[in-house]
Amino acid sequence: MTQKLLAAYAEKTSGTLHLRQRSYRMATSLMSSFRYAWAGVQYAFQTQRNFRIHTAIAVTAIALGSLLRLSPVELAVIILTIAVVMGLELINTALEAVVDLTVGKEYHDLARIAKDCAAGAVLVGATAALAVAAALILPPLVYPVLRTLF
Ligand SMILES: Nc1ncnc2c1ncn2[C@@H]1O[C@H](COP(=O)(O)OP(=O)(O)OP(=O)(O)O)[C@@H](O)[C@H]1O
Repeated sequence: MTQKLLAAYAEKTSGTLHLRQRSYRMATSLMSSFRYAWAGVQYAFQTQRNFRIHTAIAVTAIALGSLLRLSPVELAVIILTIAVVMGLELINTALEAVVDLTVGKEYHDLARIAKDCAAGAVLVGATAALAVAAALILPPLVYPVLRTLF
């Protein structure tokens, strides 16, 4: 089916072969797509310390949010923020792999820029996530303590 679609696409684009024809393997079903995607998440969890830290913070934030009875919208914002940060970390991991695949152990300014920018994207996302946590989780966590003290 996929091959037929690619052939149709190649025909439409005046015979130019779709670049994915060069892929070693392609997901042939929705289930296999999910399997490969899950393998990527597992790889990131097993190999990336930052991804494990994000996972631990995510579990803590969701648990705290539920315990503090945050509104559904507030919980949704927290979950969305977590998804953005973890998604960026996965993209960062993918980009590192592609850069390493391309330049190997060689030093290259463009490799440095690509890796630094990808890491920067995670940093921006994680900083925003901290701000979201501070705005939504800190007040209901701290106010009761302050009320008992003063
Ligand atoms: N081939 C390379 N050429 C030039 N600089 C490189 C190269 N590989 C890595 N670097 C530099 O070393 C830094 C660390 O590389 P690494 O592969 O650990 O990426 P990272 O994004 O910092 O990793 P992580 O996100 O897992 O902490 C990069 O941000 C980049 O500045």
